[in-house]
Amino acid sequence: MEIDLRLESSLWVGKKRYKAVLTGWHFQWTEVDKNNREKKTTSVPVSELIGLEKGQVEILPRKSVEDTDKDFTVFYVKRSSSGGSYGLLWQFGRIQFSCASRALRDQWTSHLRAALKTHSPSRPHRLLVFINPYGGKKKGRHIYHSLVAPLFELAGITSHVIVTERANQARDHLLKKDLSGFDGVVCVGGDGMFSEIMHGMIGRTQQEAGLSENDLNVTLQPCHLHIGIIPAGSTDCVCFATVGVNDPVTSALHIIIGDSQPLDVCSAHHPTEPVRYSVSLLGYGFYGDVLAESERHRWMGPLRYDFSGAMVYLSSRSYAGVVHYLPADPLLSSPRDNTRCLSGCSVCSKSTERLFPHSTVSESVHSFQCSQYRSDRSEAGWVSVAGRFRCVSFTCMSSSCPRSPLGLSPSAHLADGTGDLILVRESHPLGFLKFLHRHTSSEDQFDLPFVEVHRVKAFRFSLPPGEEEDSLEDMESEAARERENQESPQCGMDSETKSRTGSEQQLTDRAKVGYKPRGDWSREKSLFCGPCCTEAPAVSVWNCDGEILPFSEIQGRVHGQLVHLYARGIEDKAACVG
Ligand SMILES: CCCCCCCCCCCCC/C=C/[C@@H](O)[C@H](COP(=O)(O)O)NC(=O)CCCCCCCCCCCCCCC
Ligand SMILES: Nc1ncnc2c1ncn2[C@@H]1O[C@H](COP(=O)(O)OP(=O)(O)O)[C@@H](O)[C@H]1O
Ligand SMILES: [Ca+2]
Repeated sequence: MEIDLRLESSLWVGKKRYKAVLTGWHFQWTEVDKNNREKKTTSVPVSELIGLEKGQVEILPRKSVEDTDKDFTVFYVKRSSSGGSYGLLWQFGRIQFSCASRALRDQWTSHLRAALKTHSPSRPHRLLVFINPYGGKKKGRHIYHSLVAPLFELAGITSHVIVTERANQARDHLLKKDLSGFDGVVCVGGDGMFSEIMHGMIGRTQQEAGLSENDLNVTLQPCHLHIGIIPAGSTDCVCFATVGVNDPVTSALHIIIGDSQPLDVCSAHHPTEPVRYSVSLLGYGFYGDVLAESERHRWMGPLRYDFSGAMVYLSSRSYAGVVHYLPADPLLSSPRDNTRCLSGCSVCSKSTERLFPHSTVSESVHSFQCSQYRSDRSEAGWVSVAGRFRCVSFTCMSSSCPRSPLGLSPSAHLADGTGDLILVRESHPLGFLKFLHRHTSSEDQFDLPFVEVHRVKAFRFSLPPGEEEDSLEDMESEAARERENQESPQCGMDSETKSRTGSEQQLTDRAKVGYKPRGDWSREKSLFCGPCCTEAPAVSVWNCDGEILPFSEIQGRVHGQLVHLYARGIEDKAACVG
């Protein structure tokens, strides 16, 4: 039987009288003056109530000021325009009502609680929280304990907190440990930490479904646990692009109210390496080199990317390659259609219907995606582009971040089952600078003659014919054999280099750009180690959401809506701030 949640009465806030109305979906209060004239109304969707308590309650520090039996306090989401930022900041609002009687107070609290239960059913009750204490400016622990934990407590959420002691601890935990009882996972850190958690969650889900995630042809099972991101890293692009601001309180509030934002994920495959996943950036050339260089300057914190960016820009490199891609349906959307994926995006909603046409989600996803990908596997529809590129970038979403408020691809969608492939050909250095600089403004970075962008479902990057990549093991053993035969000269880049085998050259090139697995922050030889290092390497590495991939040739495939975040996409400022 449906309970009637509607309630209306006079309430007092201090000495002012208010008309309060609970309609079921909304709770609103309007000040009424002495002449019974109604003044400004505040209306809060029930789904955006954070919590309510009997009595007069303060949080931060949390204390019950006075436990009178006619009062109750309501905490709710309050929006404010975020100044320079792109989305809306959420803060918690607090209002303390007094009732005419204790019976009326109890009626209000029970009705509001019932409305919350009915209209906000997907709120988390128990969360698993991972904090990377070394991410960004190393403030993760402080941010969580001072800003986030008190809000979780107020909302009645219990959390199990793990402060990581090593890279990949969170991933391994998610792959192996018992996760029953948790409604979601919270990541306190940057994009690298998010990536670790995403790898753990996707891996765990496939394990449980008995699927081999390394197989490019397998349709992956969407993850059922949501991920919340409390930004405490260097770029924090996944948070910025899905929430609109990098603000711990805003993110905590999205988690508390159980918001849900599906996210496309790209799997990156290499025949001899485990699959890697990316949501924000799979970048070869410029972004790969920037990442490799930046790992040596971690001590600089987030600034390391700007410093390394300038260094790599000055090295002015380009790399030969062949890119194959499978275009997405151009009738649905285009990377140059000047639209933005905003909260409630219709392109993404239509994709949800396309990806999950029936209510039994897992079955329908499986059959749809299998048939889609079978046709992808044939060469029909694939397009190829060969040349020398300054960078080849792929992103499943806009990848907006404070450095680039509109992102790598401003019109990309968070959850449409496609990604944007951006090819920047070798060009004059000033042209490339113009391209980079346009990321910081609203000028179109694709409106340049050496840049092309394609909305795709899958892509492949290969080295030019005759220069294909051997497996890394082959290269390593070959290089070791060569080393046995001759002492390696200083920095490995003397005139003899040119006569070495292609694989040895590639291995040396990787060492030069500084390939090493993420998490090993020991300092290595720099990209610019001295005057002998004048020769440009023939290959770059991939930047996979901030992790270096140790190979050049990859195949990528977008998995529509594979993970879900506690977020709702970017809110339209004009529509939300009144
Ligand atoms: C002239 C100004 C140019 C500004 C160019 C801005 C481009 C910004 C693109 C940002 C894309 C972000 C995609 C997200 C990647 C993250 O997953 C990933 C990991 O993040 P985490 O450390 O938080 O874990 N982050 C990254 O790989 C960082 C990429 C950032 C690249 C910044 C490049 C700055 C370039 C500056 C060039 C300056 C040229 C000066 C010439 C004298
Ligand atoms: N305790 C730890 N020690 C060292 N590395 C860690 C630890 N916890 C997580 N990591 C790794 O640190 C990397 C960077 O973390 P992230 O939070 O993204 O910071 P940033 O944005 O500054 O790069 C991630 O790839 C993650 O795997
Ligand atoms: Ca997408």
